[in-house]
Amino acid sequence: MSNINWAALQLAAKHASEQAYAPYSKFPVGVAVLAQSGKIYTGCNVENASYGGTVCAERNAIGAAIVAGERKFDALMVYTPQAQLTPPCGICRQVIAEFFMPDAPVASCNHLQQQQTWSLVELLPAAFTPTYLANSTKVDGNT
Ligand SMILES: O=c1ccn([C@H]2C[C@H](O)[C@@H](CO)O2)c(=O)[nH]1
Ligand SMILES: [Zn+2]
Repeated sequence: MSNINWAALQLAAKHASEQAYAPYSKFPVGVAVLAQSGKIYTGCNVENASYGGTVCAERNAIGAAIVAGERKFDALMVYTPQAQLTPPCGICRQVIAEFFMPDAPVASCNHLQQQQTWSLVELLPAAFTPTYLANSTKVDGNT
Protein backbone atom coordinates (compact mmCIF):
# COMPACT_ATOMS: atom_id res chain seq x y z
CA MET A 1 0.00 0.00 0.00
CA SER A 2 1.41 3.38 -1.00
CA ASN A 3 -0.62 5.91 0.98
CA ILE A 4 0.24 4.99 4.55
CA ASN A 5 -0.52 7.65 7.16
CA TRP A 6 2.72 7.37 9.11
CA ALA A 7 1.86 10.26 11.43
CA ALA A 8 -1.35 8.53 12.53
CA LEU A 9 0.55 5.30 13.17
CA GLN A 10 3.21 7.12 15.18
CA LEU A 11 0.59 8.84 17.33
CA ALA A 12 -1.38 5.65 17.92
CA ALA A 13 1.79 3.75 18.86
CA LYS A 14 2.86 6.52 21.24
CA HIS A 15 -0.55 6.51 22.96
CA ALA A 16 -0.39 2.72 23.31
CA SER A 17 3.06 2.94 24.91
CA GLU A 18 1.54 5.10 27.65
CA GLN A 19 -0.51 2.06 28.73
CA ALA A 20 2.45 -0.32 28.80
CA TYR A 21 2.83 -2.53 31.86
CA ALA A 22 6.62 -2.71 32.13
CA PRO A 23 7.58 -2.51 35.83
CA TYR A 24 10.53 -4.91 35.40
CA SER A 25 12.28 -3.68 32.26
CA LYS A 26 11.06 -0.08 32.53
CA PHE A 27 10.98 -0.24 28.74
CA PRO A 28 7.42 0.73 27.77
CA VAL A 29 6.63 -0.02 24.14
CA GLY A 30 3.57 0.76 22.04
CA VAL A 31 2.70 -0.64 18.62
CA ALA A 32 0.16 0.34 16.00
CA VAL A 33 -0.75 -1.92 13.09
CA LEU A 34 -2.57 -0.80 9.97
CA ALA A 35 -5.00 -3.46 8.79
CA GLN A 36 -6.03 -3.78 5.14
CA SER A 37 -9.49 -2.60 6.22
CA GLY A 38 -7.86 0.77 6.89
CA LYS A 39 -8.34 0.50 10.66
CA ILE A 40 -5.50 0.94 13.14
CA TYR A 41 -5.13 -1.37 16.15
CA THR A 42 -2.74 -0.93 19.05
CA GLY A 43 -0.97 -2.90 21.73
CA CYS A 44 1.52 -2.36 24.54
CA ASN A 45 3.91 -4.72 26.27
CA VAL A 46 2.47 -6.57 29.25
CA GLU A 47 5.16 -7.94 31.55
CA ASN A 48 4.87 -10.58 34.25
CA ALA A 49 6.55 -11.40 37.56
CA SER A 50 7.39 -14.68 35.85
CA TYR A 51 9.43 -12.84 33.25
CA GLY A 52 8.87 -15.37 30.48
CA GLY A 53 5.16 -14.61 30.63
CA THR A 54 5.81 -11.19 29.12
CA VAL A 55 4.06 -10.41 25.84
CA CYS A 56 5.45 -7.76 23.52
CA ALA A 57 3.48 -4.79 22.22
CA GLU A 58 3.66 -6.16 18.67
CA ARG A 59 1.89 -9.41 19.49
CA ASN A 60 -0.71 -7.67 21.60
CA ALA A 61 -1.49 -5.23 18.75
CA ILE A 62 -1.81 -8.05 16.24
CA GLY A 63 -3.97 -10.03 18.67
CA ALA A 64 -6.31 -7.07 19.15
CA ALA A 65 -6.72 -6.81 15.38
CA ILE A 66 -7.25 -10.54 14.95
CA VAL A 67 -10.06 -10.65 17.51
CA ALA A 68 -11.68 -7.76 15.62
CA GLY A 69 -11.72 -9.96 12.52
CA GLU A 70 -8.64 -8.65 10.67
CA ARG A 71 -6.33 -11.09 8.87
CA LYS A 72 -4.16 -8.92 6.59
CA PHE A 73 -2.01 -5.91 7.38
CA ASP A 74 -0.16 -3.19 5.50
CA ALA A 75 2.19 -1.67 8.09
CA LEU A 76 3.44 -1.87 11.66
CA MET A 77 4.81 0.94 13.81
CA VAL A 78 6.75 0.55 17.06
CA TYR A 79 7.05 3.45 19.52
CA THR A 80 10.27 2.86 21.39
CA PRO A 81 11.09 4.63 24.68
CA GLN A 82 14.63 5.59 23.71
CA ALA A 83 16.60 7.61 21.17
CA GLN A 84 17.95 4.51 19.43
CA LEU A 85 15.22 3.17 17.17
CA THR A 86 14.42 -0.48 17.84
CA PRO A 87 12.97 -3.17 15.56
CA PRO A 88 10.69 -5.99 16.80
CA CYS A 89 12.22 -8.99 18.57
CA GLY A 90 12.60 -12.35 16.88
CA ILE A 91 9.43 -13.92 18.26
CA CYS A 92 7.39 -10.94 17.08
CA ARG A 93 9.02 -11.03 13.63
CA GLN A 94 7.72 -14.58 13.26
CA VAL A 95 4.20 -13.52 14.29
CA ILE A 96 4.32 -10.53 11.92
CA ALA A 97 5.34 -12.89 9.09
CA GLU A 98 2.11 -14.84 9.60
CA PHE A 99 -0.04 -11.86 8.57
CA PHE A 100 2.10 -9.35 6.61
CA MET A 101 3.50 -9.57 3.08
CA PRO A 102 7.31 -9.88 2.87
CA ASP A 103 7.65 -6.33 1.51
CA ALA A 104 5.42 -4.79 4.19
CA PRO A 105 6.97 -1.87 6.07
CA VAL A 106 7.88 -2.40 9.72
CA ALA A 107 8.88 0.87 11.34
CA SER A 108 10.12 2.29 14.62
CA CYS A 109 9.70 5.82 15.95
CA ASN A 110 10.61 7.71 19.10
CA HIS A 111 10.08 10.92 21.07
CA LEU A 112 12.54 12.75 18.80
CA GLN A 113 10.09 12.31 15.90
CA GLN A 114 12.58 10.03 14.17
CA GLN A 115 11.48 7.03 12.14
CA GLN A 116 13.35 4.07 10.71
CA THR A 117 11.60 1.69 8.35
CA TRP A 118 12.56 -1.84 7.37
CA SER A 119 10.77 -4.35 5.17
CA LEU A 120 9.61 -7.51 6.89
CA VAL A 121 11.85 -9.65 4.67
CA GLU A 122 14.87 -7.61 5.77
CA LEU A 123 14.07 -8.40 9.39
CA LEU A 124 13.18 -12.05 8.81
CA PRO A 125 14.64 -13.47 5.60
CA ALA A 126 13.63 -16.99 4.58
CA ALA A 127 10.73 -16.93 7.02
CA PHE A 128 8.76 -20.05 7.80
CA THR A 129 5.28 -19.00 6.67
CA PRO A 130 1.86 -20.68 6.38
CA THR A 131 2.52 -21.54 2.72
CA TYR A 132 4.97 -24.22 3.85
CA LEU A 133 2.16 -26.11 5.55
CA ALA A 134 0.48 -28.38 3.00
CA ASN A 135 -2.97 -28.09 4.51
CA SER A 136 -2.66 -24.46 5.43
CA THR A 137 -5.68 -22.20 5.00
CA LYS A 138 -3.23 -19.29 5.22
CA VAL A 139 -4.67 -16.16 6.77
CA ASP A 140 -8.22 -16.44 5.47
CA GLY A 141 -9.48 -19.47 7.29
CA ASN A 142 -10.63 -19.95 10.85
CA THR A 143 -9.03 -23.33 11.37
O1 LIG B 1 9.85 -4.31 20.05
C1 LIG B 1 9.77 -4.56 21.27
C2 LIG B 1 10.89 -4.72 22.09
C3 LIG B 1 10.70 -4.98 23.41
N1 LIG B 1 9.43 -5.09 23.92
C4 LIG B 1 9.23 -5.30 25.35
C5 LIG B 1 9.47 -6.68 25.90
C6 LIG B 1 9.82 -6.35 27.33
O2 LIG B 1 8.61 -6.11 28.05
C7 LIG B 1 10.57 -5.04 27.25
C8 LIG B 1 12.08 -5.18 27.25
O3 LIG B 1 12.50 -6.08 26.26
O4 LIG B 1 10.12 -4.44 26.04
C9 LIG B 1 8.33 -4.94 23.14
O5 LIG B 1 7.19 -5.00 23.58
N2 LIG B 1 8.53 -4.69 21.82
ZN1 LIG C 1 8.64 -9.07 20.61
